[in-house]
Amino acid sequence: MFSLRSAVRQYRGLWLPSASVVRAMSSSTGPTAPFTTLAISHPAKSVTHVELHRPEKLNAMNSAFWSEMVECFNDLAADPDCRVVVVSGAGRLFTAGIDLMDMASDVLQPQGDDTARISWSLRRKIAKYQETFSVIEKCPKPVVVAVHGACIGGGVDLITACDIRLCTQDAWFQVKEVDIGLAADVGTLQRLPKVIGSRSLVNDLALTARRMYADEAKSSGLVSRVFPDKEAMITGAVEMAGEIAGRSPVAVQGTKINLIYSRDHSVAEGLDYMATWNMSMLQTDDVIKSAQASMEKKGPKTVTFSKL
Ligand SMILES: CC/C=C\C=C\CC(=O)SCCNC(=O)CCNC(=O)[C@H](O)C(C)(C)COP(=O)(O)OP(=O)(O)OC[C@H]1O[C@@H](n2cnc3c(N)ncnc32)[C@H](O)[C@@H]1OP(=O)(O)O
Repeated sequence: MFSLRSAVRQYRGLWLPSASVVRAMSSSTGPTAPFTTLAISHPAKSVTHVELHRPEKLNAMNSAFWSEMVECFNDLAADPDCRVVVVSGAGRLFTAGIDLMDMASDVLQPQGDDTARISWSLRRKIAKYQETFSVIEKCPKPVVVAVHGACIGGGVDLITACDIRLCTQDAWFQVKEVDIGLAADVGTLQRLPKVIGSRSLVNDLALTARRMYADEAKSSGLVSRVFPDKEAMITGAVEMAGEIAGRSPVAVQGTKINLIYSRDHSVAEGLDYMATWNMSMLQTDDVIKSAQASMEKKGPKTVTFSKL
């Protein structure tokens, strides 16, 4: 059983797993080198599956994870063979959030000669952790996240940076940060209000740290589909990703980028950005090819689009 008291004792400097211990925890069918916390696979054409892979620690987010996500998503952003990403968790639940053993010393024992220097150092660290999930949003490829079991703390920060959220009937979500004495600082408080329409519900979840179960997650709009079990969900996620990956990457990536831009700007600013975007993107061959297929009553998936 996880004990917060023992975690606090350990992360006050008594125990920190070395890189070799972290590596030893990875099975051969586990993480994909050079990663130690992520398993990468390609379940369908142009679809990349990124699996959080520390099942023995319930995919708790250790220091390696925070860097590896950045490396992984920056690679995927630039990879023309990847058009859509599916994210899920290995083992019995999606993630237990920040690794309280591995990470807390970084935050609770900050280095620096005085308050100003400690504060600057902490600020840099928080900005670094924020980037771990902002890379998902900055990646122009749509990211579908599939949650089973539990999605706690940092898990909610992660999923709110994704484009499409799916879950299983047994899933629950918890903005857990107030329970461990901090205001969530890597995305939940900024993105969750943009995902869920009800400000009252966001406040309720973030201030009470209560669990929200799948049915409420669906009715509130946090997830768009609920599946009976993990297998059905992963199949559904990969099918959905395949549908998106079969369409023009110019259209798909332009849609993601403009939806995010519009979320953060006025309608007038969004329209202006869109006009500037499409003054070049409308010149793509993909429009001609897709329109022709449509006229011939063929689906967009019958068209071959050049790599982007
Ligand atoms: C700059 C800051 C950036 C981000 C901040 C994010 C904030 C957060 O993420 S807040 C949320 C932190 N997470 C938690 O508080 C959850 C803690 N875990 C639990 O409450 C329970 O483990 C559980 C998820 C409810 C599951 O319980 P159970 O089914 O009984 O499993 P356990 O035996 O407790 O756990 C199995 C195994 O995993 C280890 N573990 C679980 N959670 C964490 C964790 N968050 N950090 C580190 N390790 C964790 C647990 O110790 C067990 O390991 P053993 O080696 O088997 O003992």
